[in-house]
Amino acid sequence: MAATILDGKAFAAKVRERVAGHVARLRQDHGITPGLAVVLVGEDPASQVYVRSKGKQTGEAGMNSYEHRLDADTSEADLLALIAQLNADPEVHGILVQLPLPDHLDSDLVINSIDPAKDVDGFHISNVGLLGTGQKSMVPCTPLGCLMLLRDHHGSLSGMNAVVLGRSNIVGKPMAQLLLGDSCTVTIAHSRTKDLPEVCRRADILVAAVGRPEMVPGDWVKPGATVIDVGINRIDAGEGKTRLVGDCDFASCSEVAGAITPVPGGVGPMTIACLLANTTTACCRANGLEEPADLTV
Ligand SMILES: NC(=O)C1=CN([C@@H]2O[C@H](COP(=O)(O)OP(=O)(O)OC[C@H]3O[C@@H](n4cnc5c(N)ncnc54)[C@H](OP(=O)(O)O)[C@@H]3O)[C@@H](O)[C@H]2O)C=CC1
Ligand SMILES: Nc1nc(=O)c2c([nH]1)NC[C@@H]1CN(c3ccc(C(=O)N[C@@H](CCC(=O)O)C(=O)O)cc3)C=[N+]21
Repeated sequence: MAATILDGKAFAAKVRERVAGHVARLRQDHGITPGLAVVLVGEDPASQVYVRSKGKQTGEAGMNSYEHRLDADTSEADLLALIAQLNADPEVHGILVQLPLPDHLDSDLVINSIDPAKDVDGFHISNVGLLGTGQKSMVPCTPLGCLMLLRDHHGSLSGMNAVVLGRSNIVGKPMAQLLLGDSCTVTIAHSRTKDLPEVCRRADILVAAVGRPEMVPGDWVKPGATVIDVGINRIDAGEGKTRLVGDCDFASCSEVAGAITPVPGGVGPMTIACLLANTTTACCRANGLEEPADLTV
């Protein structure tokens, strides 16, 4: 039996429509336009794609987009000065510093210099702490997008066994927090996990965020489970071409799973939609306005 495809591209378009509605109202009723500043240091090709689609979709939602491209050898002092300027700018409601940063920059220091109220990635220690203690925060975009897809498909996730493959600060850990918040029984697996296939086979919900092309085969998937593939890996497709694949082997996993997200067209578009949603939420909070209930979880 073939799995249901969880169409992140279509779902993300709906989220962006909701965002655009709120943005139009903010402009009409309050004369405020949400603004998102993206800071890109150096020329990471994967980041370029993300930054490009983000800029386009920000404009389409009626929001202001500010791009700051800095040389790969930019000093930490110059980067911190730019962030201080964006923190102080009332037109900027969201700030995203594209990761990974070049090695000479301390990414923890840089991220923690962002005003937590403008930290639309949800990576600042203050937002991480708020999320971990179940308080209102900025929720990281990729895990937020995954949770939206899961809730839409399942309704309640209560009591389900969830396995998160990967323990990064940007995907694995916040994903596990959100699933725990929805009363899943959560296991976080990583490169030192013993008997990974067996751990994965216990999952009703399997979230793969490892960054290894097609690492998860179908026989690691419990029949009927929901597979959320966060991986974005560009691989050689021969004849000088490349293609995007996830961390799961889609062909075999979709034979066994009950539902699965494709790559591309799954989690990726949801991440960008949630970034716009978080920026709109941040804008409402900054202006003392009620924040939209349909932009978060
Ligand atoms: N769709 C989207 O919007 C986004 C997609 N991504 C994609 O998601 C993937 C993961 O990203 P990110 O979390 O930043 O990656 P990181 O490299 O920061 O983390 C990868 C995690 O996977 C674990 N891991 C690596 N190899 C193995 C293995 N062989 N077996 C078990 N665990 C392993 C690592 O374990 P350990 O900690 O032990 O080293 C680590 O915890 C990438 O493909 C990235 O491109 C990322 C962000 C957004
Ligand atoms: N501070 C920070 N925040 C991030 O959220 C962040 C980051 N840094 N660094 C890089 C990763 C990666 N990431 C992606 C988001 C969307 C797609 C996306 O939309 N992908 C499309 C395909 C795009 C294509 O065709 O290449 C899809 O999956 O359908 C991909 C990757 C966000 N990241």
